[in-house]
Order: sequence, then C-alpha cells, then structure tokens
Amino acid sequence: MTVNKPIHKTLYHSFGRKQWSELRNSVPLTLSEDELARLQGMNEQLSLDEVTDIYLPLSRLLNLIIDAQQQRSVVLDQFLNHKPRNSPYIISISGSVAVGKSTTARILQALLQRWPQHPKVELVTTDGFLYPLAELKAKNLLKRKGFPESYDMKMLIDFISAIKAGQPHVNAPLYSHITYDRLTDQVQPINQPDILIIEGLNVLQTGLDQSPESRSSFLSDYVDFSIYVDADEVLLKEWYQQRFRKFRQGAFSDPKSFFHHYSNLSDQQANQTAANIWDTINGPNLQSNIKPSRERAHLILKKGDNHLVNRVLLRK
Ligand SMILES: Nc1ncnc2c1ncn2[C@@H]1O[C@H](COP(=O)(O)OP(=O)(O)O)[C@@H](O)[C@H]1O
Ligand SMILES: CC(C)(COP(=O)(O)O)[C@@H](O)C(=O)NCCC(=O)O
Repeated sequence: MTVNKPIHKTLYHSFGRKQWSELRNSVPLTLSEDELARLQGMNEQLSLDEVTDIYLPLSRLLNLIIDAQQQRSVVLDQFLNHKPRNSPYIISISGSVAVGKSTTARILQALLQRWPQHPKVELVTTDGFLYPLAELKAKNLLKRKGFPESYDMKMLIDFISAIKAGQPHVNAPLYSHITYDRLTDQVQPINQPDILIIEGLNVLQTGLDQSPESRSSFLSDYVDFSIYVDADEVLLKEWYQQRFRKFRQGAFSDPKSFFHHYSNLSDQQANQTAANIWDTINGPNLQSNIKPSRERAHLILKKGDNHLVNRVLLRK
C-alpha cells in the first residue's frame, strides 16, 4: 500500500525562517529608520526583525510576480489589439479571526507601495460586506457572524468584478468593530489602484453552501495571488482573548460600542467571555470553513509564539 504524502509537501516549497529571510538578499529596497518606525506605529507589538526577515522577502517575491503579470497583460493586449486596461493586481489575505490578517495586510500595503512599478496600493476588508447588524439579527445569524452565510456574497462579487474590470470610483462598504455593524454614513472610495489587497476570513472560500446563483463565481476567481496566515488554534484563541482585553480598555469604553457592557469586566471575566465567543463562534468557523480553504492559497505564512512566522509555504 502506498502512503500519500501530506498535501502541503506535494504542493508547496517549504522554508524555515532563516532560509526564507535569506531570500531578501537582493531586495534593492531597504527600509529607513523612519519607515520602520512608521510601520511599528501601526502595531506596537510588531517586531522589526519580522518586517525584514519575513515581509521584505515577500514583497520582493510579489514584486517579481506582479512584474511578470504586467508583462503578460502587455503581450495579451498587443495580441488582441486592445488598448491597455487599468486592471489592478489583486492579492488576498485570509486566515482565522485574530491571526493578524489586517496587520499583515497593512505591512504589505506599506511595503508594496514603495516599489515604483505599483505605487498605488489600496486595502479593503471583507468585514464591510457582512450583512448589516439588523439583517443578521432578523435572519438569526448573530451567532454565525463570519460564517459564509453572514456575508452578502453577491455584493462582494459585484464589487471585486468592478475593480478587476478597471472601473473608476468604486465604493467599498466599511465595517466598525465599535458598533459591530456596517457604517451607514461612510464608504471607502477605490479609484483604479495598481494593486488591491483584499483581506478577510472568507476570501478563499468557494461558497458551496450558498445559494446556486452565488455559486457561479467565487471571489478567488478574481484574485491573482492568495496568502493564508496560519497558526495553531491554542495561539489563535489566546490572541483573540488578548485583543478582546485591549478592546475592553479602548473601543468598548465608547458608549456607542456594541460591547460597551463588557467594558467593566475584570481581566478574568474578559478572558472567560472571549473564550466563550471563541468556542461558540470563531473556533467552529475556523474548523468548518476557514481552515479547509488553506491549501488553496499560493502562500501560507505559519506563525508561532508572539506572532513570529516560523514557516513559509510557497506553491510550486
Ligand atoms: N505581526 C504581529 N506582531 C505582533 N502582534 C500582532 C501581529 N499581527 C497581529 N498582531 C496582534 O494580534 C491581534 C489580531 O490581529 P489583527 O490584525 O486584528 O487580526 P485579524 O485581522 O486577523 O482579526 C491584534 O491584537 C494585533 O495587535
Ligand atoms: C467581523 C469578524 C467576522 C471579522 O473577523 P476579523 O476581521 O476580526 O478577523 C469577527 O471579528 C467577528 O465579529 N466574529 C464574530 C464573533 C466575535 O464577536 O468575535
């Protein structure tokens, strides 16, 4: 009997941290102290070694791949005798709640827009495409937030298809972690970027449990390069609890906050509440919907303690 190799060994090149960091050797770009400080301003816990060892090689790889894609588009336009289109390169970032998708996305945005070939990099999160809170309540989906059925997939696919078609002035809806709802008075205008990064736990999902109409096209059909940020669930739950405690002192103290009633919890009560939300919503969503989409990604960043990436898997 033959024993199949695990899927990632067949599909991916695998790099340890040191091996991967050496691939930045020829990055012509180095970061100044100021730029490093600005990146750290986004997240005070972000280690600067992490930026140079993990994210600089990644920005080099992406720059090379995007360059090749841009050349391919030129060839195709010549062949078809078309005028050049303003179709942006689309990068997706997915992974569990609290794995660090938005932090990773913001680091990549900052690094990618430094390359002269693609200075305009926009970042959109799929949170804005969650159904509004009132609708989630009416559909009894409040305890299924983040699950495939809690997103307006038609709106998301219409959005990404307009972006890919190079349409100017496309608006993305915005989400507030404070009100726990889509904003009604603000949108994010997107105007023909060179690169669009789309970040969210659902971007690699195929929506097979959605209605037949929304199954005909998947978000990933529009994505040129997909990244999955991975970590063991024990760490994810801990990071979720840490973020919950941070929100309790900051965002939840705002009287408009959906979770305002949590602002006076002790550390122990906050940990318990966050653990309960994890065990009933985010953990089951990770196991049933998010993790199964991992091996569709072009690149997997596996994090260990303190959010440090200890393995990088790159599609062969
Ligand atoms: N590279 C990193 N280094 C240190 N802390 C991080 C890093 N990435 C994320 N975090 C922290 O982990 C938590 C979750 O990160 P966040 O980007 O909000 O995750 P997500 O968007 O996946 O829900 C936050 O408290 C954030 O400050
Ligand atoms: C809005 C989200 C689905 C998005 O996830 P994130 O951007 O935090 O990774 C998530 O933060 C969420 O609200 N989950 C439902 C349970 C909870 O309150 O954490």
